[in-house]
Amino acid sequence: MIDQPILRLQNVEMSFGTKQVLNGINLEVGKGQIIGYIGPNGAGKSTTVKLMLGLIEGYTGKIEIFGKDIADGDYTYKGRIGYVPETAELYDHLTASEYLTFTGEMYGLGRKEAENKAYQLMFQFGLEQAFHQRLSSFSKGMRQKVLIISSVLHNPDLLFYDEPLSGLDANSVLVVKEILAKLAKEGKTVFYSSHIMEVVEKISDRIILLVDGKVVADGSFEELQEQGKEGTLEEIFNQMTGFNEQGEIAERFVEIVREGRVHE
Ligand SMILES: Nc1ncnc2c1ncn2[C@@H]1O[C@H](COP(=O)(O)OP(=O)(O)OP(=O)(O)O)[C@@H](O)[C@H]1O
Repeated sequence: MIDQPILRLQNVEMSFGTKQVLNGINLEVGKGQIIGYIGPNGAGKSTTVKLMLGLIEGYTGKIEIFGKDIADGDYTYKGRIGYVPETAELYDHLTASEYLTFTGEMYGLGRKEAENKAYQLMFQFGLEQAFHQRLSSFSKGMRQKVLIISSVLHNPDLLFYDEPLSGLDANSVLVVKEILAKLAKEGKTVFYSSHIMEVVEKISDRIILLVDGKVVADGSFEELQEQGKEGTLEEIFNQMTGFNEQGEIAERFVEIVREGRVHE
């Protein structure tokens, strides 16, 4: 049991139509933790995050954020959350300055304050020249940096990131990893999903592995290794999801590319 958890999920289940996607998720996350939420494609990671953010509804069980049941109808908790979705619709016709000032204002910052803070954060990412350019002209990595900035403008206590390092070059990855570690040290909680196992292994205090809508492993990388799972996190992931067919799949795939069909 964690004393005063920031996040608590109790037996959370979710279905889309007849398809059950989450099968009883139980989780407690404490202040200042960096959680790597991993799992195969379709395991239910984004669904869990969207439920916690109140973006989708229809679950059973209980979700508490900052000690309050989110089903209570009090949405003030959202003001203390920052979010970077996997695929975000940026308003392409806006400049970075307009977009970030608008986002900051939505989170309760004054116009000047939001613009100022946004400019300084853009400057730290080396993007000050692009501050007044339209987002439509931004590269993938530049867009990702704008999204990261928009998630922290209001100094939130809890951050949800879906592939936060997507599209970033190696130097920017180092910077963002360092930023996440520093934010966590200051007591912010970071809950992020990623498929890049080397990064998850290095920056998470705790790794939660979801398979078919169920938590099948939960602990630090060292704890997962102590549970008899050897090797890198990528190897542990492969073992725990029972996957060792890459050779056969690749062979069949290339055979179809070459010959148009598989010779069994
Ligand atoms: N709005 C929706 N309507 C119907 N099915 C959905 C919806 N959203 C998600 N699903 C289904 O729920 C399952 C879990 O999806 P989810 O996006 O949570 O997986 P994920 O673990 O985030 O996957 P990935 O690693 O590929 O991003 C998938 O089978 C998906 O098809």
